[in-house]
Amino acid sequence: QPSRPLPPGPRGLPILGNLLQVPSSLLFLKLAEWAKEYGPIYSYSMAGQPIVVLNGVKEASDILDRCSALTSDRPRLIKLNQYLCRGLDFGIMPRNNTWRKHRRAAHEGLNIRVSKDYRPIQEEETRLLVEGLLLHPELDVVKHLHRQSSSLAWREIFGRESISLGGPDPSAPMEEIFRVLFLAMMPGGSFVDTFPFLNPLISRSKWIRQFYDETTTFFVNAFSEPQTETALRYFLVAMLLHPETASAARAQLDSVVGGRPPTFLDYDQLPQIEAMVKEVLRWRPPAPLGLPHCATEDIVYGDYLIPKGSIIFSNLWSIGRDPSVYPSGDAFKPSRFLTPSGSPIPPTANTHEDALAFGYGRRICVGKSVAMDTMWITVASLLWAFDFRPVMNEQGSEMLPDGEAFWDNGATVWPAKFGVRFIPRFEDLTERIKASVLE
Ligand code: HEM
Repeated sequence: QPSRPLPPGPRGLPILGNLLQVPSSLLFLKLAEWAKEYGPIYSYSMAGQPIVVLNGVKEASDILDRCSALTSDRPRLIKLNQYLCRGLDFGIMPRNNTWRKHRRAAHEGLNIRVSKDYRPIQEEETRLLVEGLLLHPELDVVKHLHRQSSSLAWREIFGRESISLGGPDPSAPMEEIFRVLFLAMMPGGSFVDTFPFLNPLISRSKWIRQFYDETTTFFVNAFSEPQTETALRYFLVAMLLHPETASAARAQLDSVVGGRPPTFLDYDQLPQIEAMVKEVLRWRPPAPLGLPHCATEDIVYGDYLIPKGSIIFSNLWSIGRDPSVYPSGDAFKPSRFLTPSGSPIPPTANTHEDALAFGYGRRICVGKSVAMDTMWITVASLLWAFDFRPVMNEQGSEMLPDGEAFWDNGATVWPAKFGVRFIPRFEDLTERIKASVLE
């Protein structure tokens, strides 16, 4: 029914569309602002490329889950697929047979059943994190979290040795590459994707190709380590800004595990931790716009048409604030995921309302179970081991982080730099951790 229009959205200019209205950084803030104005589904255009933005739980599930056969492709992403990853990174490759093979292989190694095999590694790396924070409070907290996340990815994905704090970090060269990859995933983040007709010219430029050759390497890890580390940074920001929400979780930890560190065997008895993890990921999804999908056919949705070739964004930031599912969405409230008696509320049938930060459809995060487990053991262990206090300024007053300040990293968005003091909750914390290892 070609007469139907695209979902309405901000007015743009002829030819350029909304290109000049879209900021070059923190795109999610602009798209969230437009969501307030245009509702659960709207569209805009980047130099003729239609982009449909889904901002409601229902609209995103209808289009990306229930129509997943038509919406699980990725946009062309010329810079990433052709130059940087040479068609080898299955997270961004089109939905073709190579993607299916890679996805199947990754699923075999990361699915919900197999993910439990990584739990001993996750417990060990989290103990190392707690020890590191205790012994080296002078180091930036990001360094500690980074060591843990890189070490986990290094061991789980590549089967290598643990990375030590301050020792050689074999994952270090990936950092700059992640940034280049994540920036090029977003519309407007790559010149050749905004103006694809220039591709033949660019592909002939020796100078540009040389730069790309230097940055081509490392694939699956790009999706794993930075996302989990970012989520843990937001957890700490939430604890500094909303310390009252830690009390219920600590009370439950104290009654269930007492003086020993929590382990995965305590999972079912600690629903407060599960709720805390879900709320962190809802409140501050590490990739606030998910990753772009692409429509492989024309799709009629209600009164609108999503034309074949449209880029589709699940605006996870706004979806997690959909008032029909998450009232007072800006508030940090882990209890929203618990019944009045304190048990986890199961998501409505055929939805994954309690874990939307992992995206949708056939491209849903393949590492979701591993990531949820890493988050769970880290959040439980840090809440058990430490009280969190803001750092002090030169005048001796505490400096709270700005919860609305962000650092753009393309598809992943970090909280702006912040400091935290970890105050041990037990005088003999190191001994307790060592004793738990011996047990
Ligand atoms: C808190 C941690 C994590 C978050 C929030 C997260 C989030 C996401 C999101 C939003 C997507 C895009 C889904 C879509 O297109 O709709 C994605 C894709 C992906 N994630 Fe994760 N992720 C996390 C951890 C991990 C881990 C630990 C791994 C691997 C061990 C992983 C591997 C991948 C891969 C390979 C894809 C691409 C899948 C495809 O295109 O078929 N992620 N993730």
